[in-house]
Amino acid sequence: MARAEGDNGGVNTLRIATRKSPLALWQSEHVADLLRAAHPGLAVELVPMSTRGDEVLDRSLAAIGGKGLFLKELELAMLRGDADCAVHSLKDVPMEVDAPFALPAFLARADHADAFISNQFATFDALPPGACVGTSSLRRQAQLRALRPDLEIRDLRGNVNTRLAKLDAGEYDAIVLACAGLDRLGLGGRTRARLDAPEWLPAPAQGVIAIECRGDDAEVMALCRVLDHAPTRTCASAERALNLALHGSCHVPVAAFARLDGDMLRLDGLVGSERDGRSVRAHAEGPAADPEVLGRDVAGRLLAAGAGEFLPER
Ligand SMILES: NCc1[nH]cc(CCC(=O)O)c1CC(=O)O
Repeated sequence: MARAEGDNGGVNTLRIATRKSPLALWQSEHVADLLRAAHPGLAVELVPMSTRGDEVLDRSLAAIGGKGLFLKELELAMLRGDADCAVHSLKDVPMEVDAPFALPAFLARADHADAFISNQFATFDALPPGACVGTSSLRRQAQLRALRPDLEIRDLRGNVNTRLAKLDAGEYDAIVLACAGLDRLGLGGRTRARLDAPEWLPAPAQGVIAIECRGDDAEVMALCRVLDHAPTRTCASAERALNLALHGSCHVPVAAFARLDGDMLRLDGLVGSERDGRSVRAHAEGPAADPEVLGRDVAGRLLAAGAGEFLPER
């Protein structure tokens, strides 16, 4: 925390490191507003910075080192003392954050679903044979291939606005994005169809915003923890445990979605082949008190169903 001595004994300012994309800035502003509301008198500032994941757009994320790239610079800023915490889309956060970092808050989940977006077509079913769909997500590609092996899938990277602009320029017949990102940017009207569970599964923790800070910074941990939403943490923990048990990374198409029903949790998982349209699915229910156990249970069921063949050698 930055402490500036003031008349009343000191003013505290919490500095949030954030990427500069419109979605990242929206999410960080949202967290800043929630923190100000939860802690009257607390000043909250954004520290926008660009990360390697944002700068390298010509190669696939997997090729340049995976999703952790979006976090590294923000973590370094916290280690240098230039920021107190960072805000992320939890689906972009590796399954294990390195010490000394911790994730004190998972915000209440927004829409978990993916969105089908097109200017001419209302659903996947309406696409003519051989139509071109844009997505660089291996998870979306795997589910798309299983659904419609005839479609042509082409890479599509960049931030949400860039991807929509490429669709509008006629480079694709349709694209797939997260509903949550569109909604946050006021672009929910672009969603033609929600692709929902259990038929179509999201990325583990899709739609969840997380705060990261140094686990040894008790003051910041306590300030952030008030934004933690227990039901969201339960669901996201099951989904992330499944992904971790499968050595999930963006090199492997893994999807997972957990839903709470009273004291019980239902978890659906999918692992797809990177090469062809094959995929395996599994689901199970378990006590909501043990989300990680359920995540490992469903991961085991996926392996028993043959998912090991799609995973990289260990
Ligand atoms: N991969 C980028 C990313 N990370 C988080 C979101 C959306 C917001 C969320 O899932 O919380 C997006 C955009 C997208 O997948 O369309």
